[in-house]
Amino acid sequence: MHSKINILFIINPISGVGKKNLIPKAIAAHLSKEKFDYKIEYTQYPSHGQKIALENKHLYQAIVAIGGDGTVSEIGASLIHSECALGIIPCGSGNGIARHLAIPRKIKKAIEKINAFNVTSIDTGTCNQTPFIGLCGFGFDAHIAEAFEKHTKRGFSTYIKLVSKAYSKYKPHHYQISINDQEVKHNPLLVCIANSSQYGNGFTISPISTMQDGKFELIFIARFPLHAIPKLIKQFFSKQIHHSKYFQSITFETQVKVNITDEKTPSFHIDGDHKQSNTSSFDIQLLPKSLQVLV
Ligand SMILES: Nc1ncnc2c1ncn2[C@@H]1O[C@H](COP(=O)(O)OP(=O)(O)OP(=O)(O)O)[C@@H](O)[C@H]1O
Repeated sequence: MHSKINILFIINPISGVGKKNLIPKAIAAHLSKEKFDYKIEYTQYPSHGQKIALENKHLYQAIVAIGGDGTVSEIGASLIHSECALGIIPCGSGNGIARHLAIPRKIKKAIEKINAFNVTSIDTGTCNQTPFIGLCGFGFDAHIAEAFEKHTKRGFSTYIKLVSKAYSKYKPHHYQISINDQEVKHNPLLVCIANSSQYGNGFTISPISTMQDGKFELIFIARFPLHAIPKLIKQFFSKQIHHSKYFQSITFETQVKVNITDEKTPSFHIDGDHKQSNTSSFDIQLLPKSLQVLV
């Protein structure tokens, strides 16, 4: 007789806007009892998911993040270079990583994907040793991540409000960016390092990125006039932003150095979660096929 697969579910109770109290029932109803033994834990504070995953990864064949990109990122970070696979039940505000991986947003369907237990490996990256799964970035997107963190209400509408309020006041930073010591560009509105394609809700910053190609895209979005916004929004949501004159991308397989020259302690974001840095230089590394995921 085959032994059962041990699986741990970690629920972030504050992610997104949907209620999480129905999730344990949905797991009990739809997860295959023949195939799995499972346990459910809840995060109690930011980065708790990372700690729970680190302590438990040797005991489980998969750990499922139930939340948004922040939750996926924290739990995924602990599973890099381990045998334990990362699963996702998307319950966040944007769910960029889950959407990129085509994980269904209906809880029952997402659990059925887990039942199938298809494991594949994806690339991940680090920014000054902090792992990221989908995107990391500097400039306007990090600024929005910071505003989102301080805001009391989550959800997609909050992102829209914050972006419209912040754009005209935002002053782009000066950057020195190099790939293998070759300088490439300075002072765009934002600099994004893309393993996956989107921030969430279909807002696609890097249409050509896939998480299994051993490559990252370094994306620059230039500052644009207000009249360009309707067309840009259309291009972001229709995965056509790479045709915009405000878009530039460079594909790289090795390492990128980003220096922010006008701020001593700039902020950045890791999978949409704002981080404050104690240095103005950043080293981005690619970790090919470093994370097992259930897709
Ligand atoms: N119990 C908790 N109390 C407060 N914060 C928590 C708790 N558990 C986890 N967190 C933090 O909540 C943050 C937000 O979670 P997450 O990113 O999953 O949701 P979201 O921001 O609504 O969705 P998305 O990232 O997809 O837009 C995470 O960065 C995590 O560190």
